Amino acid sequence: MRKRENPRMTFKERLAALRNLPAFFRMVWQTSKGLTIANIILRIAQSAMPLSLLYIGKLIIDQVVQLSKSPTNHDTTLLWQLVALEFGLAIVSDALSRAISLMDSLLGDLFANHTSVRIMEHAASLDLDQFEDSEFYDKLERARQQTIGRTVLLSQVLSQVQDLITMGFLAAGLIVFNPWLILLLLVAVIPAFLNESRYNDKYYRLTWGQTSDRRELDYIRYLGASDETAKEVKVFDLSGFLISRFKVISDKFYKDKKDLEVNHAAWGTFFALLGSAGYYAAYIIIIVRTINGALTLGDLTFLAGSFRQLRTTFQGILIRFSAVTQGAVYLKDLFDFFEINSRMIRPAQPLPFPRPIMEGFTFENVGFRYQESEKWAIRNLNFTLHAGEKMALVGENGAGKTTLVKLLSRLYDPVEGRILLDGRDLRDYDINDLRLNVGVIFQDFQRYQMTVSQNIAVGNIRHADNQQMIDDAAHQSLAWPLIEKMPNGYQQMLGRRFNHGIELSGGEWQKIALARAYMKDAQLLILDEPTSALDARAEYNVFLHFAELTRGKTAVLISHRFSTVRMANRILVLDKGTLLEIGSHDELLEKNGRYAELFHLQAAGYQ
Ligand SMILES: Nc1ncnc2c1ncn2[C@@H]1O[C@H](COP(=O)(O)OP(=O)(O)OP(=O)(O)O)[C@@H](O)[C@H]1O
Repeated sequence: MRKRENPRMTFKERLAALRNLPAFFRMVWQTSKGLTIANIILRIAQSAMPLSLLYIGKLIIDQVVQLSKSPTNHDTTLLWQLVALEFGLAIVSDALSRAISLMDSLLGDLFANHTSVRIMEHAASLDLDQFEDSEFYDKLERARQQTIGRTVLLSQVLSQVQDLITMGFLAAGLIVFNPWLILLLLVAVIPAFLNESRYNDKYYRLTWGQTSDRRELDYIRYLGASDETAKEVKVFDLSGFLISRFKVISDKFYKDKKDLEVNHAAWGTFFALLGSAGYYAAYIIIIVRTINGALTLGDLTFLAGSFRQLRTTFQGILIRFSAVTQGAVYLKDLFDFFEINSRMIRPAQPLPFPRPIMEGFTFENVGFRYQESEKWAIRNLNFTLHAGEKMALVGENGAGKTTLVKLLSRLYDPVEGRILLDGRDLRDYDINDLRLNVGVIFQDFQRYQMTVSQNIAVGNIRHADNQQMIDDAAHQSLAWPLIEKMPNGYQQMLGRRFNHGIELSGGEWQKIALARAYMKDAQLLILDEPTSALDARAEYNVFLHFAELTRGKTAVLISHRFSTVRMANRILVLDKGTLLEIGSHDELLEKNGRYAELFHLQAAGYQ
């Protein structure tokens, strides 16, 4: 595994992270234009409320003082009008707050869904080997994890804009009366802001450094409580082992976070005290000036109220600033993930897949090494898989058989040499067309917790609604007799995860998976250990039907069972990634090499 450094975020880098916000808002805008506009309008309206309420409050108090001072003037009309106005504004302000929360929540949910879909779409466009890289997984994980964080960021940024406008209004009011108070405010609030900034940095570094462990924690949680793993966890009595591993990691998380939280709380309290001291200093100045007659009682309440509100708003803005830059930094993880692109060569003018294949596939000195692996999985491979030929791949565990078929189906591209299809490099062909023409069933095929029908349709999901195709595929493979007996036939839910699902045996699953191979009219059929879980009779049936089912098609079979291997016209024997022997069953027996040795070894086991 590659070493990764925890990133340290300087203040400048935090500011730089704000550059991610425009792209973020483009994504928000794409999510829902209507909700975004409504949200902004409501927030602008709301930002004028605090100053308006405070000012009307001041006018009311001044009126009350005036009325109480002059016993002759009993005209209270203006006073009640002001009270009614304040009441009206208070109601509007409440309604606006609620509407804003509603907009935030709706927009946030839509945005989270929209982003999740984009992450899934992007992940689907990437290469298989990228999924096998742990660093890639960390990026994917960070991009995924932050879905909720981004929803929060959205309302934070919008609140920030709203508060900035509110602050502008309040500051304008305060400046008219006493500009020095503004200076006092800055002195009182800025240290708290710098403190928050420092701690946000620490939180980010902590979370960043924990990504890999967090994935392990999720994995252990899955192992410990999943229907797929429950059987082994029980028979091997793994729960204690898993729980103790879980505890080690989660306790470490807790401890690291606790230390940070405690420090954060202590410093936070200190700086909040500083803020309060600033407020009371301003309050005293206002009181003294009111006693001296420079300000009215209404001015006193207005100024004290404005100052208090300004301080809260300003503090909120500064603290949120850290959170917003924090969120913007996490956004970078998302955009970083979107920037990872498939490395597979896709020609500008791809060739259509030949129909029919005329010559076949030629391996020219093909070599392949997995990422971060020193060892060649395949090396110096030269052979031709002729059009219409049925070829079996034989070799000991790890000889490179599965790797070879992954190259053939372009899940990977060769690191050395090239694979030609009808004389042209496989990379020149349209990859989607290639996928349609190559049907592969891997030995570790997925057992989808879906209906029988969907489990077969995954072989060609574009035709998921084509019951005729699904039915034909089931009849061609060995799946039909099995489906016939199921209580809900094709609509039978498989697996135990969902309601009324039934579990199948390993061989029964394999029969369903085999049906996938017949879902598309593939010209090249690749079956990796197609009969490994089948009983002798079922295997014999596959054997009987194989020639018929693959008529006109090219086929590659991987098997350790010689009864299955014999279905092929030619057999390619691999040894440590290189070609050892190639020929028909009889030729290879006659040659008396590795194939003959393995064949006799297996045959002896039956005697
Ligand atoms: N995703 C991977 N990343 C790194 N190395 C891999 C990966 N898959 C396979 N290998 C390595 O490549 C070599 C060939 O593996 P491959 O799966 O092609 O063998 P195989 O002949 O299909 O084996 P088996 O009969 O056990 O299925 C092995 O040494 C294996 O360790």
